[in-house]
Amino acid sequence: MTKFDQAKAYVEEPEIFFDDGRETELLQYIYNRSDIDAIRGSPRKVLAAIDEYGRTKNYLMNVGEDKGKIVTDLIEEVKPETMVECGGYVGYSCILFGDAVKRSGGQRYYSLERHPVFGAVIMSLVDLAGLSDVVKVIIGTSDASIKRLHSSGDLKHIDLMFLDHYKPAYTTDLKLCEELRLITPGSVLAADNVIKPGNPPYLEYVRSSVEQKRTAIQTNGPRGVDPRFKDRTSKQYKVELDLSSSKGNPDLVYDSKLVHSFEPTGVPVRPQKACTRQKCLKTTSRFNMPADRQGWLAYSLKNASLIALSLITLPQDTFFLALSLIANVLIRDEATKRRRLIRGTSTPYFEPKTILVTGVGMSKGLSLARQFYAAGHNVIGADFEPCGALNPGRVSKSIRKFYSLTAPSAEHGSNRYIQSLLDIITHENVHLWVSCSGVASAVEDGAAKETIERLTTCRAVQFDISTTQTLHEKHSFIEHTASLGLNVPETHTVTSQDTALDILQGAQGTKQFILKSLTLDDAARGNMTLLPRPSWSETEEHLLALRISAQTPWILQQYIRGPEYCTHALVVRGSVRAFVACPSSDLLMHYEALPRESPLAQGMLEFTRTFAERQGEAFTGHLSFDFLVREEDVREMEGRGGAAGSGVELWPIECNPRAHTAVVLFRENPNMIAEYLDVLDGPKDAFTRLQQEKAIKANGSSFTNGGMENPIIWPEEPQKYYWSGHDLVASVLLPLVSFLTSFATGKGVSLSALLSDCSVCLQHLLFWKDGTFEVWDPWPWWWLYHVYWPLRFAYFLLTGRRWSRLNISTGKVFEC
Ligand SMILES: C[S@@+](CC[C@H](N)C(=O)[O-])C[C@H]1O[C@@H](n2cnc3c(N)ncnc32)[C@H](O)[C@@H]1O
Repeated sequence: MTKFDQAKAYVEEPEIFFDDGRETELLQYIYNRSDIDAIRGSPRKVLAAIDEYGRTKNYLMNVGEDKGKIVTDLIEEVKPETMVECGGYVGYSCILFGDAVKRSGGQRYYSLERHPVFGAVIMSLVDLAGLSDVVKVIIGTSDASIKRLHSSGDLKHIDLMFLDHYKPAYTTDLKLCEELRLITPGSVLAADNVIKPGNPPYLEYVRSSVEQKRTAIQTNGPRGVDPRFKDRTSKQYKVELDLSSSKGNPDLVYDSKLVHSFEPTGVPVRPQKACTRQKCLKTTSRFNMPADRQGWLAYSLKNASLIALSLITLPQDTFFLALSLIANVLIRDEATKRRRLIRGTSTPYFEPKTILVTGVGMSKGLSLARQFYAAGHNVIGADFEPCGALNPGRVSKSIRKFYSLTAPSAEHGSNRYIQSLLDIITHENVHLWVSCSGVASAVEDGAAKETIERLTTCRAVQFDISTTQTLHEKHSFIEHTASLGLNVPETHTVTSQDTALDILQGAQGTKQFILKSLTLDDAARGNMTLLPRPSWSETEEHLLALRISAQTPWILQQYIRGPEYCTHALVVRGSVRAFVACPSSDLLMHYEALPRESPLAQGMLEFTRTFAERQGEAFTGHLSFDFLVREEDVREMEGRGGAAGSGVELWPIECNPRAHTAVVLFRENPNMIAEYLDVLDGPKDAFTRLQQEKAIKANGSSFTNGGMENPIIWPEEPQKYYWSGHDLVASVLLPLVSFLTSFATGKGVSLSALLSDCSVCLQHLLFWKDGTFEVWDPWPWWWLYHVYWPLRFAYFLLTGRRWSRLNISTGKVFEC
């Protein structure tokens, strides 16, 4: 390294060294210079003027001439078409590098700057330097700006990226760019100030192997601000920024070089302030390693075989579709008869309402839409269509008009989503919004309810935002339930390994616990490791791998050994109007209602009623719980022949403040719709009122709700439900593949296991009901398997994105 020319040194870095007015003073300084006209249009002269201010007036945290040379050399070498810098400050690096990019034939230099005043200073100086044609200054946090530029299509690839902003964001922004495929093999990174204690997490990341990065993702490795920044850089900018939590692309490999240089103050080389440059060499999943190639091939095969399965089953499914359509012409089904009867009979009690059902692509939303249709109402359907996969709700006979919704996202927030709901409601004169959406809009639906009820006369079957938020989060739900005086398993939110160890040591020998991630990481969800482990060192090792921190908190919950049950309830003004309980099944793809008189079902209803009543009058929405029951309690109950005894101890572990797929069990119950309409305070449907009166007489288990005799609606003679596509894959295709490969590998299912799986599938086919199929409305079922899912698999096949599980009934894909 050559010697530093002291004549070029900036004044010394003071205690407070930015955001104290010096940035706008710099502008005054430059524009008040007598030689301002000679400076115009010359990047070199603008830089000289900035340097002169730094040498004679105030220190500026610019990259400076020496470190700047490293990057301009790199620009000459790489010749980037598009370069991005994170952290522009007053525009020094932006003018220096923007000019170099322009000279080397590049098209665009993006300078991302969080501070609006600094951003304005950069724009002014870039304009003065005559670089506005190449340089674009984007004001906002770097991650939000990157996402915006990417989604608008302005930024498609980054050839060279200069990181010189909020230190914790170096890694998170890099991961974001990897995930958005802006950084690919060939991209080059230059990062300022990275050696210990500069930016160890960044260095660790770019130097990690593919395996290390994959393991970190699997074990839900650190996201957000690395704890090592806690007391330093995160406070430097006087704000703690929310950072992107992208997983990155673990398959990318970097070649990393350290380059030492000088600060603009001339301070001799401080190793901790060195720059690094990284070249993204390759992506292992596509081009290099055979093992990864196999992985990629396996994923492609998985998607391709599911598309093939859809094609193979197309003729027979189309045959069933055609049969159903012919049957509809020849025989009038119950639902259509009921609708005609209701709409054709002039009665003072019946007035068709316009009902908006969101989530109609899911079996639960579709099932409710069909019930409202059969009860004579006009149904508007709406749902998301991820990656353009056309929604099965579009083709349901029950839906008068379908709307595609904009999903809430970190990028756009929830405003567009809420606005689209409002637009539908006002345009269609909707009376009642039945929110049936999934977890992707759980909390946003609470916000939408408040806005809709404030601005329109439409009422919503949806809890408000704070209730939704409290019930949606596992830890706040448990705290809230305990505060209502109801039974809960011991639960702690833990933000460090030590806290978790203390709790485990305190409970030693009396209880076991499991850890649940508080972030929605699908990879970590299924981990049911019981804690403490047989030895403390194993326990410590397990906790260490999870990297528990304030940014990645976990909940430590008492483990209850025994079967799990789920419930679905409709609650109107704090009173339970419809209720069903069923055993939980794997991936919740099989539903069978518990008999209403069973002590378990009655216990869960009692719990739900007490919970709902204690929320008060404003509590209207769908409410579902997951309960655990101890094995010994179930055995004791069975010993009593299922008869009600002293009550069953129920352990609620989760609450979903939204409709549950178990709502399909009400498919044969027209009574339930009247309970929904009660939300409107209007006259009830005469037909269903009559049904209800009959039910009051017939039903021994009516409850008093709010002083009124009101029966709770249970599924009438409920069928058992399954999803044919799921069974075909899970009970036939996968066991068959496993059986066939067992000849080659020696591992896999036996012939008897294969036959037993197939016979279960056959039983379902013959005696159970498909969750989507309805003879009078067969299109959504056909569409689900032959349009919606093939489109989704094609998307995964073409983009190379990976998924680990999917839920046929909700259309949800768990990406990994
Ligand atoms: C060291 S200065 C950049 C100096 C500049 N690269 C130069 O050499 O002329 C860091 C800048 O990053 C900005 N910054 C901090 N966090 C940011 C973020 N998350 N997104 C964008 N800019 C950020 C700060 O406001 C500050 O202006």
